[in-house]
Amino acid sequence: MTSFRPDMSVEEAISIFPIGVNEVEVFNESGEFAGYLTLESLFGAVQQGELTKPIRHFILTNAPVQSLEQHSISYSQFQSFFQSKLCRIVLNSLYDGVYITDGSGITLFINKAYERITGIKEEEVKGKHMSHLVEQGIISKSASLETIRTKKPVTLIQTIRNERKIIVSATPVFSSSNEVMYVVNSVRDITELIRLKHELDSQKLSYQKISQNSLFPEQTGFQNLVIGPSTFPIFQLANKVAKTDAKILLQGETGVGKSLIAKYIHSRSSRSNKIFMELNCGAIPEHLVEAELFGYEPGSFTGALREGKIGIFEKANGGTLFLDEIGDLPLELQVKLLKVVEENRFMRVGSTEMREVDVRLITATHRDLASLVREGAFREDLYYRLNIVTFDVPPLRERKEEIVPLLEMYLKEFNKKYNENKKMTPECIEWLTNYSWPGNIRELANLVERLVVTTFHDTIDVGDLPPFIQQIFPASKPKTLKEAVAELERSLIIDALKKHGTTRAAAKFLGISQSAIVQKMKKLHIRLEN
Ligand SMILES: Nc1ncnc2c1ncn2[C@@H]1O[C@H](COP(=O)(O)OP(=O)(O)OP(=O)(O)O)[C@@H](O)[C@H]1O
Repeated sequence: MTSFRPDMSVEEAISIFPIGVNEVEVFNESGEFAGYLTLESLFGAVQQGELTKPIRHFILTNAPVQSLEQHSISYSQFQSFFQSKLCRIVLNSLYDGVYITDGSGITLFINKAYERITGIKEEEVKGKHMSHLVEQGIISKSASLETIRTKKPVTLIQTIRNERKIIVSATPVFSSSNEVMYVVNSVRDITELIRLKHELDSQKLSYQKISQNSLFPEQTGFQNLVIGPSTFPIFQLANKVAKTDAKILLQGETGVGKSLIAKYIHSRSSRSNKIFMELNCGAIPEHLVEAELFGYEPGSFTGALREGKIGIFEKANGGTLFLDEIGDLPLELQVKLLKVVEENRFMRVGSTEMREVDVRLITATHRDLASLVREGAFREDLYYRLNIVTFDVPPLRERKEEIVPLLEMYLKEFNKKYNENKKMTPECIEWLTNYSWPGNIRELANLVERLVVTTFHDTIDVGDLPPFIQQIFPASKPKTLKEAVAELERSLIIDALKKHGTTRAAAKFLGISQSAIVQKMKKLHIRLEN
């Protein structure tokens, strides 16, 4: 018989868990008894996405108790209950699959969730004996037959048509004469969670490989970067052109990392010990852009400082100047910029004296400069001068492989900042991977910070995501009755605590005792200090 060791992974344990038993004994290396591993706790581990964690985290030291209820409800009473409309409505509203057989193993009913999870239709199995379904290869083994044989509840892992893996828990319903009248199987899907976990693991792996690359040695100060397969070539080229003074144009949506790439180029250039200056041409009023860029002489226009002002070109002398939103630069200033680009010379506003500067220019835009040129809104000569090297930085929705590492990186950062220990469920991560992130990495960082600060429990789940994300994935996860009730309880308790301040006052408002509210808060992970 296979032995279970505490350091074995959850996934390994699932694959060798014997049929027909609810729990196994776990022994450590020296042969000492370490505890019991139940299918229920294994399933809990799978739900938390902990497939690679050692089973020692999930073993119980005391033997699990199984209680079997016996009752005096007759066969015909059950028969009419199972055939009733009410029974169908209730069972079809559950998120978990339900499969009911009679005491001989003949299929009586399957609910909609079972059809969804397994792809098996009711007409395929209704009236058929479980052994027939096993013979036909529809299911790998039958929990119902095991239960009928042993007269005990059975939990096992079943394969459907050699593909999907599900966990089936079969519970016998006894007659007053202790015969098995029915078997009620509850069914949960694990293939999806296993697939998700593997996907996350492989994404993490490729990210680690890339981030350990020599392009990012510790001393660059860029160790908190996520570089996926589609941005790796960008950083590789940035690293190469950093050594030259070639003009660089960065194109991409807001929040994709243009400013960060500009800083990276500066940090890898011979100017790295000189200044890096940044100006967003779209963020300052048009009539002030010239003065900001080139400075002005004393009293050169109304509202100007008496002593005059140094422009950003002069401030950046010797270093790198990053001009963001260059597409917003007024046409008349484009001529002046062209002069600096071509001759490294310019005049302050109100001056006739030419000043020389030595600046490495990097520009960026979220607009399509080529089409601005065609429309006559951007000078063609300047356009060709600025984009000796062009980087098209893709939006986050086109670099999906970076989303998981970014989520992890920001979770770590904000957990540290706010002294928290939050993690995300695999399902939550999957939703966020499929979200389109119009605000790109800036939006992602902002959302993670908000979730870390505002959630009350350590595990962030899809229910914690903002409504605009939840609306995109409306039907992806119907709730079980238990989950819906817990969610409602949670929000009622939080509202009452917010309104009334203390557990005593909130309990009074909700019409329950103080100890009941404290117990519920514990169960629902609600903390008063939050
Ligand atoms: N590869 C990356 N890894 C980790 N964080 C990143 C990465 N790229 C960008 N960020 C972070 O995302 C945020 C937005 O980046 P950045 O300001 O460079 O974008 P941008 O394209 O210049 O935006 P905008 O056009 O609005 O100025 C910053 O907090 C930055 O640190």
